[in-house]
Amino acid sequence: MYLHGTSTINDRGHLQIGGCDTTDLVAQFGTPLYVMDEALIRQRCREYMDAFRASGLKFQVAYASKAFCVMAMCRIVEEEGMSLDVVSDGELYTALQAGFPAERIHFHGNNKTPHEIAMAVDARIGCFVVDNLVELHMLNAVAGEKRQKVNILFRVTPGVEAHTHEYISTGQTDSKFGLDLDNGSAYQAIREALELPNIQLLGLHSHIGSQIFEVEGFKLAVDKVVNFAAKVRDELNVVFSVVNLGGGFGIRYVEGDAPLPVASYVQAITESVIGNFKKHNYPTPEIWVEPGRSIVGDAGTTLYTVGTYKDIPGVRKYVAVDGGMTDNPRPALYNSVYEAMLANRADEPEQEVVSIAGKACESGDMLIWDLKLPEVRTGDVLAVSCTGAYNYAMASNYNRIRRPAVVFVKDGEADVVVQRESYENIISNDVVPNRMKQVSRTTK
Ligand SMILES: Cc1ncc(COP(=O)(O)O)c(C=O)c1O
Ligand SMILES: N[C@@H](CCCC[NH3+])C(=O)O
Repeated sequence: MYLHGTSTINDRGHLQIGGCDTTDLVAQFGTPLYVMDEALIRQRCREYMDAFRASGLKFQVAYASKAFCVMAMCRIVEEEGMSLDVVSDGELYTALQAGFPAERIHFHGNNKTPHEIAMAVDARIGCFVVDNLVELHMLNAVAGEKRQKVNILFRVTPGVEAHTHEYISTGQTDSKFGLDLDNGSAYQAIREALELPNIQLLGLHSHIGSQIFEVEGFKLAVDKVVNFAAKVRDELNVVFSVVNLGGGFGIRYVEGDAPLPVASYVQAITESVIGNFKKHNYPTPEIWVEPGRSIVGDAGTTLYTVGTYKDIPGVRKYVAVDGGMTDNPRPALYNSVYEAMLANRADEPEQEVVSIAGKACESGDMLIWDLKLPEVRTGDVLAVSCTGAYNYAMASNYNRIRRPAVVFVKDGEADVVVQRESYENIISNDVVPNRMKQVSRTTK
């Protein structure tokens, strides 16, 4: 397993992250456990901020909180001077409860409800990324009732298909997200926005997909967005002050994944923006981006305890762990691949090939196929790397499995940032109707 960030093998032969021996973390917090390397999260934040500062442009780096949204993470994002992208009332609520400055919050989503819009207008967030005309008019009405003028970007689909999994590529024309640049819908939306008294149109937003390794897609998107901006200026006399190029920068999950350094993505984007706007004699607008995965993805490691195993001679050996698709649905959803190691015997040679099964009642609940490990025994600790993004965030209670705790580790200290769910949490929203026999609830 590739060792990301502060991960090392210590002299006890154990995987250590953020100065904490993972076997001690297991003894203290139990498994499954998400372990987040705080120093690596902060390093990634700084890589983005430093690269943009070096460009000399005005910018905002908005962490896409959908990747991993908890209050402690919002604190880090604020401390690092970044903005925050939310896509639901739940994410907005989390950010506001964490004391995140509302003016640095951007609200996304293709179907913001009237309640979500009202909540965000009341909070006076910095910007709405408007997805469609229905939303535009709803937002104008709500802002009017509340006597406010709200900043918006229009989400446009530039017709660029990023090289990524079909389910996570979003910039193409046939997408549930955004207004098409080519078929006139984005243009029409701008004309309508200009007539609306409570809407301040700042610019355009484009997001072409996720887990992208090259810069060509971004450059193509910039090219299309800038051409469109120039047409809008020439025909409607509107000059945009912001262009948001979304997120999607890839990370290394397994050998063969070849992400560019953060600075290279940023440099490619900023150079392309500067060059393209210059071509049109257009004042360079502020550049915003929204990285999620590349801020937190490789900072996360999930620790599991090995339970049962079985060898099907001539077929494969299944090794089952105490989590699975409920804490990491990505293999089942996207066929995503992961690396792993035995955290308690990290210095031992690999001796067998096994497949890691989750514990959910679902044949598709397989975390890793054909993984080389030392001979695995019940009670071993399996560490799966790169689980910081879209794991806790997409976790479920399928089979009423309790969601794991999350700890941040740094300089030998471990702090719980999300507690392990309790049995009481599991039934906390259940209601037994009066016409049924009432039972007294026990806790724990
Ligand atoms: C609009 C938008 N912005 C940002 C992101 C974050 O993407 P990533 O985590 O790949 O950086 C996404 C998710 O793909 C998104 O849909
Ligand atoms: N949830 C996806 C990517 C997010 C797409 C968001 N637009 C993943 O786990 O890779």
